[in-house]
Amino acid sequence: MSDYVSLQGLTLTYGDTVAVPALDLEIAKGELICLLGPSGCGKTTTMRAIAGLLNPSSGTITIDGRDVTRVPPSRREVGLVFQSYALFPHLSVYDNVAFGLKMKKTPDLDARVKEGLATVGLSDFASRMPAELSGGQQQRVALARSLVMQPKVLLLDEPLSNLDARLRLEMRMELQRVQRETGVTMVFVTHDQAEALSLADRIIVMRGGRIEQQGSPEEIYNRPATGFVADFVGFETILPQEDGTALAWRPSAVELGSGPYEGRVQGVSFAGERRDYVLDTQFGQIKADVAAERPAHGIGETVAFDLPRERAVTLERAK
Ligand SMILES: Nc1ncnc2c1ncn2[C@@H]1O[C@H](COP(=O)(O)OP(=O)(O)OP(=O)(O)O)[C@@H](O)[C@H]1O
Repeated sequence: MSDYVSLQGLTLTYGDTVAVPALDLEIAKGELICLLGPSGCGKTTTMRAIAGLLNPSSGTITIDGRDVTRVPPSRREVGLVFQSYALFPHLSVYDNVAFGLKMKKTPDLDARVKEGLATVGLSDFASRMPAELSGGQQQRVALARSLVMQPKVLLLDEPLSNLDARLRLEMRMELQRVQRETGVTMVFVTHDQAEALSLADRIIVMRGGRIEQQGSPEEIYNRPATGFVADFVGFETILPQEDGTALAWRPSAVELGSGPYEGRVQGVSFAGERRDYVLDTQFGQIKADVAAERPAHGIGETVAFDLPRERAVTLERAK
């Protein structure tokens, strides 16, 4: 089913400000989609509307065939995990996970809590208090707390952004595993392209409340349609063409040391296997990175370079 969650003509406003104009989005059952985009593009606003925390000024939201547009949050069967874990500090891990089930007077509470803790790898931590857990563990508790409610959709709003880089990587894999095992439909919000590329089945790139492009991580990474998306996934050199299209190169696609053009080295930094250069050129600033074993060029040096046509991606437009 391709329309397990369906947003149709969803318009979301704050007073006179239209944050999201007439958004259409279909999400399949069991799909993990990432809403990706810079600050202010409407990601959180869209999530809040799916959760029922914000009433749309027009449009509809259906979940599993049911129109939930006017259904209150507690009856939408939607789970939410935010970047701040918002655990109850005075309740143990077990009781935090059990909380929602208790409110609903779920009969098989104990089994569900234990299963939820096992899913996130915290079976041995049931009696701990939140303050006795690391950030990553607290975020797992928050995840378990949502999962045990068996939501139809799990919304995750930048859930990893408070974690350090290593934990973030670990939690990404953890989230993928949880999704595989539970089959829960997930909508993940992030402004981090690497996070979206590694996690998503489908990435929705948002810009000014609209969908700029959507596709698999490979499509978004390799075939960005516009300069906006290209810039987001690491194409640093974007040159508009006369026909309105544009060509885009990643720093690794720029040929340094030979070619028809010349640039002055403005900056160079060693990045392990590669060396990153910033060149001042007739096209403006150009970033290039080359294998570190190649001869290094110093600041102020004039270096020949090429922008190979075969290594460029063609964009519909430069911006
Ligand atoms: N409570 C509010 N009142 C008025 N305008 C708001 C409010 N919340 C958000 N906005 C505006 O709505 C637009 C979308 O904001 P939103 O928070 O959805 O963006 P976002 O993509 O989630 O950004 P971030 O990554 O910073 O959270 C922005 O222009 C923002 O200024």
